[in-house]
Amino acid sequence: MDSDDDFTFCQVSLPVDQDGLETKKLVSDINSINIKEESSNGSGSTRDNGVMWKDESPNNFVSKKQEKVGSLSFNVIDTTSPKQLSGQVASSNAEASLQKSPEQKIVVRKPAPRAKVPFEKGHSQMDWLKLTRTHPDLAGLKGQSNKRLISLNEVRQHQTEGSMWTVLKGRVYNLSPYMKFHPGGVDILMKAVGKDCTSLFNKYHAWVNAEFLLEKCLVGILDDSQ
Ligand code: HEM
Repeated sequence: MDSDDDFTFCQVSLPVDQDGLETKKLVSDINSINIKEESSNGSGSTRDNGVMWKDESPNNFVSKKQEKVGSLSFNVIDTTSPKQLSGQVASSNAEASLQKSPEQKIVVRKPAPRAKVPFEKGHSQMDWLKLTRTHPDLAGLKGQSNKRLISLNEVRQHQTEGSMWTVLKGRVYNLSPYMKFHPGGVDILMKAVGKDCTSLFNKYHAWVNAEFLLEKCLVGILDDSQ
């Protein structure tokens, strides 16, 4: 087979100038490459091609190169810290950025320890939902309206078995039937009995939807006129 017909090995020739000197032209192209290097470590902010680089912290190691090949120019951004370059261990870029300035420090709060109590058999949250759907009078209203205005004084008088009232977000509930279903336990829920427990409730679990959970335990609305 004639090698001219074989496309696999076809030769791409470089443009030949008038003197036939390809190599001379290549060398002059390389010479026209222009690399401008600029390290902005601690040098304040610089404006370049409409881009603002703010390097206010002395620990900011961002280095920027502007490279130009022929008529094309582009920016090369190197965010590697000198620590990493010199082989020392820097756990991550995120950690390095945490050292930047005091305002940028991330505060990590320890979550409050959970104090859930294992529920007795038949007292899971699912069991409570079933009970709220089937029990005819969880609040113990005996036919009375649950829209009645109730004073805090009256709430204080309901602290006995079967009738343990509390105030939560302006509503009065009978907590008695819910006691054994409370995931935080009976003992802690006893602190709510006979008073307004809104702040205690929010302290432990503001996210809990009590309006829904205690819907069937509603006795009335708090009369806060006094
Ligand atoms: C009055 C109505 C209340 C209802 C309907 C209620 C409901 C709940 C629910 C659904 C949970 C589980 C939360 C979860 O898994 O994220 C829970 C947990 C808990 N509740 Fe209550 N609660 C009430 C009042 C209170 C009060 C007044 C206190 C404190 C005095 C309290 C203390 C706790 C504690 C310590 C836990 C365990 C916290 C945890 O899991 O981290 N609760 N409660």
